[in-house]
Amino acid sequence: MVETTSFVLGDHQHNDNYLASDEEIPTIDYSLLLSHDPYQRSIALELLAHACKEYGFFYLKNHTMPDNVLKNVLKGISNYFDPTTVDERRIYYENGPSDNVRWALKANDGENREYLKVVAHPKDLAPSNPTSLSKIIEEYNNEMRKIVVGLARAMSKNLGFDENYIEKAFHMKLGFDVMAMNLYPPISKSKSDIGLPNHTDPGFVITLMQDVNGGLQILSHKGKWINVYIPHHAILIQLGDHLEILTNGKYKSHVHRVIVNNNEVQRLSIVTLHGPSLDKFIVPDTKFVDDENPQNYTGMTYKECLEANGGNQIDVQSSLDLIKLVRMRV
Ligand SMILES: O=C(O)CCC(=O)C(=O)O
Ligand SMILES: [Fe+2]
Repeated sequence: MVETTSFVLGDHQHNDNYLASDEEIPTIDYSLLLSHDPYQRSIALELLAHACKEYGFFYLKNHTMPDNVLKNVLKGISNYFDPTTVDERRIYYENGPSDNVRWALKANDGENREYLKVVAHPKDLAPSNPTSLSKIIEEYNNEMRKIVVGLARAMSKNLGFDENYIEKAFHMKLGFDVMAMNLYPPISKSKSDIGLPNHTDPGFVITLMQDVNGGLQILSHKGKWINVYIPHHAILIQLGDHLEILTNGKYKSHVHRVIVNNNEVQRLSIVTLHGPSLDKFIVPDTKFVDDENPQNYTGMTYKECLEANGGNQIDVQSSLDLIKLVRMRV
């Protein structure tokens, strides 16, 4: 079983097919989005609108994630991925569909990472195992959710709605959050250059924090691969497929991947897909549909979207291609 072997000494050929440019990625100051000074706030909102429309991803600084919460989660996960206890983790490999935990160790040509995925919200779906992690994951996600709600309010205003618009459209109180904790090996222990192949992610936004930078690349609007170097303490925000659907493509999600060919040390990332509630039907808002902008996507519940590729909820694969309406040009 390829997926459950250990990372072994890499023997692949290095190649430069995965070069990306160091183009600047916008940085948004979270504290200014919430500023009581209307002038500061309006400038921050404008920068956010630009980042959402022209990029679809940005760094978020001066946010409210407490240092100790981030430290605890990085330390807890790093301990969890102890290579000497790998066998204890196999119980989460291809679990039953209702066990909201997934673990795998991928060491092959197309993917090199160890990961643990858990449902982090709503609480009644979140697993109590692994016990060593459930508390710190809960704490981290509670803090991250506050930040995500702040972003939802700012984006709602930018889209011309009242500030609760996105929270309601996605029924965020019961939002389905999946947390993926990824450990990428250094290139010396990787089977190929690829940590994680090209994909987009479902949901409203995807938040990412990490221990060190290394190998995440995003395909820009203009079709150029860009290296991601998250400033210390910042959060990478990527817009998800369901914000793209809701806005009928005004705000887009982006293909991204992880390339490990320059990584001398291992890297840990904590990625959370903040989704709508499972039963929420997501379809382009009529506000974004007119003669010039015909409806680009069909509607589906979030649950149907997550399961559309034959997986189940925790496999969280994008189904954007399946629900795009293909139009004949006349
Ligand atoms: O680890 C990273 O840098 C990206 C991971 C990712 O894209 C994902 O888990 O969906
Ligand atoms: Fe991703």
